[in-house]
Amino acid sequence: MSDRLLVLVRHGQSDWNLKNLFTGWKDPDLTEQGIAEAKEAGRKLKAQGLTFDVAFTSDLTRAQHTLKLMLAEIGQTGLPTTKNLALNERDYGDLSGLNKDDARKKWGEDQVLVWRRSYDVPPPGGESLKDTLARALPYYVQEILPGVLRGQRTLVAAHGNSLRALIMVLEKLTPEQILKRELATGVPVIYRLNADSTVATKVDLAA
Ligand SMILES: O=C(O)[C@H](O)COP(=O)(O)O
Repeated sequence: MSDRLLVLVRHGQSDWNLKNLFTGWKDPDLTEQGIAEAKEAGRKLKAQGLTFDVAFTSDLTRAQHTLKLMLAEIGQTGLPTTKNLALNERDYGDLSGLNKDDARKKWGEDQVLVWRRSYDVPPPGGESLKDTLARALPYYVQEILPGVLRGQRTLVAAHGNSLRALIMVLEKLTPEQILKRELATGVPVIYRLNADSTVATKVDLAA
């Protein structure tokens, strides 16, 4: 039986995560802590005995750097890797570069939570999770999933909200459920899929 392995990892802490700034399509690199988180993610995958046939990442440095560091830990630096902006973070529009606490003071906790975690309310000038899903899901279905179903062990390094969008579909979450779903930096989530592309098993390597 083929191993329909799909591992999703949010990038390690970025410079703007540390500064508590909305990032979106801006392109800060990892902090020292983010580098350590990415290496730790690679070590955890290695400890699980996992190796990969292909990798996917976004068009943004923090995800690419995370992938590179994980692959070095696993001993697979030459792994075929595809980069595509379909996996980029949600575009935070006019919020990009603003401090998240300042935004809460200006617009209120509830409004900022709706912009950050709701399914279909976009931040000003940016993408809702629904918009992010509308570009990430076709990419997943056309470029990532067929390989997974053929038994290509697949590693994806991307972003909090592009991965939340995919997780919403994989785990069949409702808009109410996705509101509460957080994704920690540098924590691999290991899925094994059934032949019909539904999730057979999920293991979250947190802690
Ligand atoms: O783009 C960002 O600011 C972060 O990567 C994700 O931010 P969030 O947790 O506020 O959605």
